[in-house]
Amino acid sequence: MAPLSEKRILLTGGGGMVGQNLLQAAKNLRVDHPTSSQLDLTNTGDVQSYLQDTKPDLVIHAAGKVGGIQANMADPVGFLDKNLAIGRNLIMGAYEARVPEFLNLASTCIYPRNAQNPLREEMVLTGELEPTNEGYAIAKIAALRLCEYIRRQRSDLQYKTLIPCNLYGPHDNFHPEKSHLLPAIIRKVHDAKLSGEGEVEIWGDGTARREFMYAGDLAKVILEAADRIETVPDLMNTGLGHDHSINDYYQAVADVLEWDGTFTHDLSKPVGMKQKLCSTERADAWGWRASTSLTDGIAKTYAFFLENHVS
Ligand SMILES: NC(=O)C1=CN([C@@H]2O[C@H](COP(=O)(O)OP(=O)(O)OC[C@H]3O[C@@H](n4cnc5c(N)ncnc54)[C@H](OP(=O)(O)O)[C@@H]3O)[C@@H](O)[C@H]2O)C=CC1
Ligand SMILES: C[C@H]1O[C@H](OP(=O)(O)OP(=O)(O)OC[C@H]2O[C@@H](n3cnc4c(=O)[nH]c(N)nc43)[C@H](O)[C@@H]2O)[C@@H](O)[C@@H](O)C1=O
Repeated sequence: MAPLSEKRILLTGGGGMVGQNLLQAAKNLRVDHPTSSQLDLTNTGDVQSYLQDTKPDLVIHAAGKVGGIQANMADPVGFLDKNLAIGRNLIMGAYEARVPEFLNLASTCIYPRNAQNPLREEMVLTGELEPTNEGYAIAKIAALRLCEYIRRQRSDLQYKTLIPCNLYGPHDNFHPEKSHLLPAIIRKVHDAKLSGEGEVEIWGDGTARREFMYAGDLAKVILEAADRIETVPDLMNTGLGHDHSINDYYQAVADVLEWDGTFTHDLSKPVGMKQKLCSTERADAWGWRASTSLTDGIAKTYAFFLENHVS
């Protein structure tokens, strides 16, 4: 098998948070990363033609309609329809073009809402999904099953799925309403610090728990998985193996940004899963562990925010 440095790689979602962190880590690799205006992945014919014409050795699929709890709740039609179309077009297009290797990204929202934590890969499709992100989760489950079926039906094709926990990092979306938790906290605490505001509002009572991993760590595991894809299980969680409460995350950001105000809670806001901590058993056995501490990750993300979002 050719080394990763000799492979022609197609990266989807190269302009997004995961894609940008991956490109940063993959500087010496041969990576094509068309933007959505160059290649709209919801267009079946365009995706088929692109893959037939370019015939990459490996696809890393990091594109999708992505957003925090409120964005998902506001547009389940879009989250299901767009992600289903993108996943189907790209995976089937790669399959038909005989692309030998495919690394798909799911998300821990695919796990049943009442499953016991830590969430193990074999729990997929064993129970009801979390309603706040059901549309997105259904699209992600369809894509990962398609990869599994292809791998089983054609043993010469390596189509594998990594399941990242919640992510944050440089190139994140810091929109106050639509973003995920970590970038939302950075934006809120930064704004409070700048305006001299003494209070920041937390959605919910802050006792729900989340596992947030630095996107630079995901970039590293994606490249390791791409390098030895035949050793990667069909489904593999990529997380930290520990989580924190929402209140803890607010305090951690306040500490890094050196803001000493207080927090209030808005109980009318959506909370979603009480906990979604993934098992690291398969990743441990495979030989990978994330290395960035929460404090370092927040500091790096805030540095990016300051460089890019503040005039
Ligand atoms: N962020 C997180 O917390 C988590 C993310 N993931 C998964 O990681 C992957 C990447 O997420 P993330 O980087 O955060 O998302 P971003 O929103 O930062 O980036 C999404 C990317 O997808 C591209 N894209 C969207 N629609 C299309 C389209 N129709 N055609 C081509 N490209 C398109 C966007 O391109 P453009 O901007 O040009 O439209 C963008 O580059 C997704 O699969 C997501 O589900 C998994 C777990 C957690
Ligand atoms: C990755 C994953 O991300 C999404 O799921 P989520 O984990 O629920 O998303 P989140 O990051 O937006 O929220 C995490 C928690 O944090 C609380 N919370 C407090 N204060 C704010 C706040 O200000 N903003 C946000 N967004 N959340 C807040 C919020 O109430 C919730 O309890 C999926 O839809 C789907 O996209 C998916 O797969």
